Amino acid sequence: MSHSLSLSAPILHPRALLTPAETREMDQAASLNIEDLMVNAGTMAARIIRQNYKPLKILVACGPGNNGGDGLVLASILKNQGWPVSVTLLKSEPSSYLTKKMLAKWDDPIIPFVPEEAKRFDLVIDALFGAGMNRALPHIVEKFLEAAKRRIAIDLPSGVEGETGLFMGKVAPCEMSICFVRPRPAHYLSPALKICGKIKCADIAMPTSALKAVSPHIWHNDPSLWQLPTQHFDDHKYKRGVVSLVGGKDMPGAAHLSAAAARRVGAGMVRIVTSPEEAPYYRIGSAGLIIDDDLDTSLEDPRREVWICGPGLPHQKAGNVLKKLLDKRKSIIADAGALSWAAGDLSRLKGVKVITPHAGEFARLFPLGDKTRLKAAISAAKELDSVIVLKGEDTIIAAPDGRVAINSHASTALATAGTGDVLTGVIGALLSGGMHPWEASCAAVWIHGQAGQMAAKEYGGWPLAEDVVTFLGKSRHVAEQKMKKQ
Ligand SMILES: NC(=O)C1=CN([C@@H]2O[C@H](COP(=O)(O)OP(=O)(O)OC[C@H]3O[C@@H](n4cnc5c(N)ncnc54)[C@H](OP(=O)(O)O)[C@@H]3O)[C@@H](O)[C@H]2O)[C@@H](O)CC1
Ligand SMILES: Nc1ncnc2c1ncn2[C@@H]1O[C@H](COP(=O)(O)OP(=O)(O)O)[C@@H](O)[C@H]1O
Ligand SMILES: [K+]
Repeated sequence: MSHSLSLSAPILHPRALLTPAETREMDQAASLNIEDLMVNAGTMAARIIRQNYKPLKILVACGPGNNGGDGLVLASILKNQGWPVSVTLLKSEPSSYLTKKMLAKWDDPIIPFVPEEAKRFDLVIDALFGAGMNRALPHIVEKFLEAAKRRIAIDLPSGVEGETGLFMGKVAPCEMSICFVRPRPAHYLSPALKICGKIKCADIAMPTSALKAVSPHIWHNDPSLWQLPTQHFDDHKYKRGVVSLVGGKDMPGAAHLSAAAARRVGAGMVRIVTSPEEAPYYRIGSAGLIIDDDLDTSLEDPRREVWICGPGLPHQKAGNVLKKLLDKRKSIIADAGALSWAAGDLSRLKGVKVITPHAGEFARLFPLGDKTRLKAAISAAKELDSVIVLKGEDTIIAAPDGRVAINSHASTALATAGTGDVLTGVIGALLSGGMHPWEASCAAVWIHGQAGQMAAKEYGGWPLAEDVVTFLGKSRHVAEQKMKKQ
């Protein structure tokens, strides 16, 4: 069964992500149980380590707050299981009373907190800072963690800011991050995404009343967030959805890639509108693609509701087309040329359903200022009243109502020209199938990422944008299978 995001308690969705502020709120609501929760966190972390490692010489590095307390609990458990475990403390006197209490139960000698000691162990558990990290990482912590041969993080690698994924100092990569209740946005956002290693999230029996005290608005993108339209026996091409694109003179490839992607992922009909001069060239292409040569006539057809504007269009032409599409109140996905046309004058995009900027296009539309990418995407979606698909290795999909999905289901193989046009086509097809713009965008980004992974596997890691297109049908099928399992 799929979990609807309209639940009165979005935290109950398994893909919800918790910011440090939300974690604090939740912990306050669970304050009567907080000691049990720390014991559960340490116990679950010890269990995950035992499941994934054979006994090895471990040094648990504990900080002054509750992150350190989790570390002390797990150190005691592993020691009682016969593992060779030692503890080191950043501060001999922890500031958290619970951590003090856990420290009182540790009766082995404490190892000095120096890089030379970190080097002596097979593995260092970083229980120094987690959600309470609020300023730059002390230099001694940077040196200490850097000296370790291998690292596992409790909650987050120390120095990672939990909401934004930014580094507050020099952060050492971990091979695993063990977090509790729900992961944090940082686990899936660049640059932290690269250094968190495998993410293992443990249930620590947080009381339901405390869970319901928070209302997260950020999710990790996966098929539990959306529902794809299914095939019906009485389907016909118009019912499945029609996608229209406007193709220009100089870069017909971009429109062709978007069109092919929309067809491959299941649109009922895809049509490229161009001029009478260019139409013959466009017609030398796929047999199932329809080429029109007059925009005004095409706009009159009420069955042609979804339009892609921008791929392969120079910005002035994209602007002229966009004005007409807006005038006719079409459902518009604006990309490439249309975004360049609106740079510096956002009002030109008012009324579009979805925009799909890469980092450069986004910065020209919404100067970042002191905002992070996550916060900038959220406020941009509100300001424009459109879904923003901020593309990259950690694509952020923000809705005007404040919902955000972070996608990490992708492949570096997508870093090649034309894959953005492919994504736009996929969004168009899903929108024309009747999906809500935010859900269509989330699903499209996931399916595109899946196709990137499949194409990379098929082509030794180096597929073309065209190769990604060929895997879209199979990728949609993978998403459908995953949806069924929920
Ligand atoms: N619901 C859950 O998920 C549960 C989570 N749990 C665990 O709790 C952890 C959060 O614990 P936490 O709030 O005590 O914060 P934590 O990260 O230990 O650090 C706070 C201390 O560090 C200090 N400090 C901060 N930054 C610093 C810096 N750069 N350099 C130097 N000092 C710095 C700060 O100092 P202050 O600002 O007070 O001066 C304060 O003393 C969470 O990550 C998880 O592991 C479980 O136990 C139970 C349920
Ligand atoms: N390193 C990467 N990891 C994952 N996805 C990536 C990476 N680099 C690019 N992509 C994806 O590839 C696509 C590139 O889009 P874009 O830059 O607009 O390309 P183009 O305009 O050439 O079609 C986006 O969907 C982006 O998220
Ligand atoms: K940590």
